[in-house]
Order: sequence, then C-alpha cells, then structure tokens
Amino acid sequence: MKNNYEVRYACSPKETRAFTTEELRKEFLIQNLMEADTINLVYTHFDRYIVGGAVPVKTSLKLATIDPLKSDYFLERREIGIINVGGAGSVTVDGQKYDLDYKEALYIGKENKEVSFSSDSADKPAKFYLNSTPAHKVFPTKKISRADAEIVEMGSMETANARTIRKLIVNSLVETCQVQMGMTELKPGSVWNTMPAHVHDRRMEVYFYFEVPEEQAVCHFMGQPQETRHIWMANNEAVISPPWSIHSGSGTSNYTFIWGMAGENLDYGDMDHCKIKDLK
Ligand SMILES: O=C(O)C(=O)C[C@H](O)C(=O)CO
Ligand SMILES: [Zn+2]
Repeated sequence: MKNNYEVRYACSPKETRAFTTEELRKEFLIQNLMEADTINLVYTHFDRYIVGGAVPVKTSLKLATIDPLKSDYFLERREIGIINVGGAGSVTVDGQKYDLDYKEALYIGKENKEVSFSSDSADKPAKFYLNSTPAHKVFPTKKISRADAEIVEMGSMETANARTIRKLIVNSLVETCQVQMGMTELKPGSVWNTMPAHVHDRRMEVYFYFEVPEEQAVCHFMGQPQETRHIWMANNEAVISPPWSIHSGSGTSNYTFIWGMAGENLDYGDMDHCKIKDLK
C-alpha cells in the first residue's frame, strides 16, 4: 500500500500567459488520481490545498502523512473533505466507521489520528475523492448524505447551462476551518458549467470532473477573464484553479463535477462575476 504525492508550486498570471499547452497541463491538470489500492495526492502551494484519490480494492487503505507536512499523522494540523464517486464503501476515523454511498460526503476534523478507506465489494470499489486544507481548530467529523445537501438550480436549457448545485461541505451544514465542497450536475442537453464565469481572489478552487461518458470530454476554461486558456479533460481528472482564474467548462455531453475550495473566507456566494461579453 502506498501514499504517493506530488508537489505543485503556485503560478502567477504573468507566467501562465506564456505557457504552452503542455506546460499548462503540467501545472494545473491532475490525472490518474483514482488508481486501485493506492492513495494519490497532489499538494499545491495555492492555499496549501491537497487533492487526492483513494481506491481500496483488495485491501483497505490508510491515510498516512506525507513528507511536506512534517507531521506525525496526516490530520495533525489539517482537516479533510471526502466524497465517494464509486461503489459503496466506508471511512473509519479513529475506530468510528462511516458508510459512504455514491455521492455522499464526509468531513473529518483536525487531530483525528487514524483514517482508513474500505470498499464494500472489490467488484465495484469505492472511489474516494479527497480535498484537505490546513486547519487551526478542531471541528466534529460529520457525514453529509445526498438528502442533507443544500440544492440550488442554476441556468437554463436555452443557454445550455441548466444544472443542479448540491452544496455538501458548506458552513451552513458543517463547521469547517477552510474547506468547502459540493457537486454540480449538468442536465442532459446542457454542457456549460459556471457560465457566466466568476473569479474569487479570496479563494482558490479545484474541479474534479466525473460522469463524463466514454469518448466524451470537457473543455475547462481558466485564466484571467481577459486572458483565458483551455485544458481538455477526461473523466476522473481534476484541475487547479488559482484565485485569479475563472473556472468554467463546456462538455461534449453533460457531466458532473466536484468543486472544492479554500482561502480567506467560507462564503460560497462571494464571487466577482464576469460578463460573458467581456471574456477574452
Ligand atoms: O456550476 C457552477 O456554477 C458551479 O458549480 C460553481 C462552483 O460551485 C464555484 O465555482 C463555486 O465558487
Ligand atoms: Zn468559483
């Protein structure tokens, strides 16, 4: 059993402007997160956010600390949000087991020493998507089922952006230090997420695209509103959105994605909207 990790440094808008497609993908795109019997983590220097995937198949997987944390255990100074995007499974936190079904979420507070992931069946393993941030205070561990989610309907069929936003780990439902997570499901026939686009210099964000059908893809848009770039993305891939960047996407079909963010505040609605006609 391994905990793999990779470190990504923060990039400025100025240097990003000059990136080739390959450089853009190397800095911002996160591929191969979901690998059998492995925990894969990316530590980004944007708000020291950690993005990860844990897929227990033959054995359960333990969330071990990684060298950049210089800690005795992973959650010594951190909190973590988890969403299951695979078969039924469970997360055990210091001996307490939480069953997590498809699209259910778990928040685990700072100072929990032992976290492990299991699947109910090796034939349909759980896929746990992980977002972790530094934490200054202990908050209780809490499961958020689909029924608990705060739901917002956005967009319309006419503008191809009809979608359901399910807020899962947000401060109206769970107390957290910084991390916020939820998912957005595009309705059949709709392809645009987060359009009109926005930025929030107060928070960085990470998108994880899933339920992207075979042979289809999502074109993710990033960059400052007047200097945008795109990254073509496949199913189960994530992309880092710096605080200065828009984060929007258009698919060749409908799809779902998980958004997660951290930074200066816990205010989901704190966004600076960009007019569509001003994007460049
Ligand atoms: O479809 C959308 O719009 C979103 O899901 C927006 C994200 O939740 C977001 O960017 C929050 O800051
Ligand atoms: Zn956003």
